[in-house]
Amino acid sequence: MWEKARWPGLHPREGRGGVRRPGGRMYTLLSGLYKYMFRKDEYCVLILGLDNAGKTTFLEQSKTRFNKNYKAMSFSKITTTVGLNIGTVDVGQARLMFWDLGGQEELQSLWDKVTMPSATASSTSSIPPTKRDWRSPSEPSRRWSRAKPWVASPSLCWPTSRMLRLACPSPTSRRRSATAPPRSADETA
Ligand SMILES: Nc1nc2c(ncn2[C@@H]2O[C@H](COP(=O)(O)OP(=O)(O)OP(=O)(O)O)[C@@H](O)[C@H]2O)c(=O)[nH]1
Ligand SMILES: [Mg+2]
Repeated sequence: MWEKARWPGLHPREGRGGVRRPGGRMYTLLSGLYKYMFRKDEYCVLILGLDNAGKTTFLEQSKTRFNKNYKAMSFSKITTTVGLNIGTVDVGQARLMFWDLGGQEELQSLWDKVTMPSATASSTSSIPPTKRDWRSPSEPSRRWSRAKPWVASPSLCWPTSRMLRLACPSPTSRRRSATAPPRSADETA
């Protein structure tokens, strides 16, 4: 009896009681096609850097520039990040999910504990800590190296102008820190 009810070529176990449901197949086909046409590739981007480096400002600028309906917030209202900020930016066919971690020294211990949903890509805007702090260069760089596996490609580094200045201070624009160790003979030469 059921032989008549089922569609030709369909295995008896397929569908409920061997009866094919053409609507279900069509739905699967169409939804697959829709996803294929309109799905965006998603990337997670981790922004790491010392405090006041400009990470949150960079995130806000990106959101303002690429998200059409995003209401830009005044940059003067951006305060130091406690914990992390998450922001999504759509660029063409890609969806970037930024994770902006607070860079204060107390928060740097969280850097290596962050687990992103999928580590397809990551970005850093960190400067070499040795340039920033003469007294304790080792600890931030150790934390940084623990977070290094996130980095998929060095081409994803976006240093801001402020970071570049901190990383490469010109002798005239930045005075030498009073706490810095005395200059060696090599440096003064
Ligand atoms: N001149 C200049 N100032 C910047 C730039 N980016 C950020 N700033 C300023 O630097 C200060 C710190 O910026 P934030 O974006 O809060 O820095 P952050 O890296 O998120 O700091 P934490 O949240 O503490 O880790 C703010 O006063 C910004 O206006 C830049 O490219 N140029
Ligand atoms: Mg911040």
